[in-house]
Amino acid sequence: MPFLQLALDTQLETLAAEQVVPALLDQGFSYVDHFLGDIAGHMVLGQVKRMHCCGLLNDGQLAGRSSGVSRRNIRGDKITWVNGTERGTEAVNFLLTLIDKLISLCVGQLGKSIRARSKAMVACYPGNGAGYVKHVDNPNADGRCVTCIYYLNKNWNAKEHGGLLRIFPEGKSYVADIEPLFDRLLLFWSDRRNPHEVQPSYATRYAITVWYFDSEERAEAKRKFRDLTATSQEGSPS
Ligand SMILES: Cc1cc(NC(=O)CCC(=O)O)nc(C)c1Br
Ligand SMILES: [Fe+3]
Repeated sequence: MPFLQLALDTQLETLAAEQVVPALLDQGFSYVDHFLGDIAGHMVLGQVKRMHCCGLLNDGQLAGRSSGVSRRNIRGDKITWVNGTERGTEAVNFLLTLIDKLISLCVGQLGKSIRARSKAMVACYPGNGAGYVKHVDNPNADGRCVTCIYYLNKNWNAKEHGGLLRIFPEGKSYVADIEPLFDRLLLFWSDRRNPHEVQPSYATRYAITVWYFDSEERAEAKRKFRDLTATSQEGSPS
């Protein structure tokens, strides 16, 4: 195996074993700074900025009716979904392969079987005071096990720009305020252990999110969904 590849794998192994796994097991979340390094980090930022100014980022969907309430107060991000094979997303693909490797190095020690993930969601908060209200990513066992967010914001200053991700770890007496700093990777359990919110952002705030599925929970969720749609079809007049 080429030397650089070996060095990279060893570094990720150490990161998984010494930092990410212990923090996930102990606090339920973990963040890694300088995940890609400056050069690769800037390449990802450049590709995300290009998506933004080419108008590829659209208003985040709102679950249920957003009758009357200004969407900015609930969810003000603009998003697009990429799988990393699209033209102009090569650097995003590199990021995803590294996160995939990191997760695969963690699963053994986490006692989880994670074999799949979502596409990558590229999000931008435009800096108009928009945020994201407090919520749980996976409140009803839809299969999502770990949320991974890669932040891309140079010289972010929360006092001036807001935009903190505030996690309210279940059953803990403290909250965790995470600054969305450039080249920072945040991982946390997607379920009710980690309600979180994005505080109002007053500067453009970019992030890339992927969700990793727990195989058993995902299979169970799909089975339930199949039954649900089957019964609903039975109900409707043939
Ligand atoms: C689409 C979607 C996005 C998010 N994003 C955040 O929580 C913001 C995290 C951050 O940018 O720091 N969460 C859910 C449950 C859904 Br669904
Ligand atoms: Fe979320």
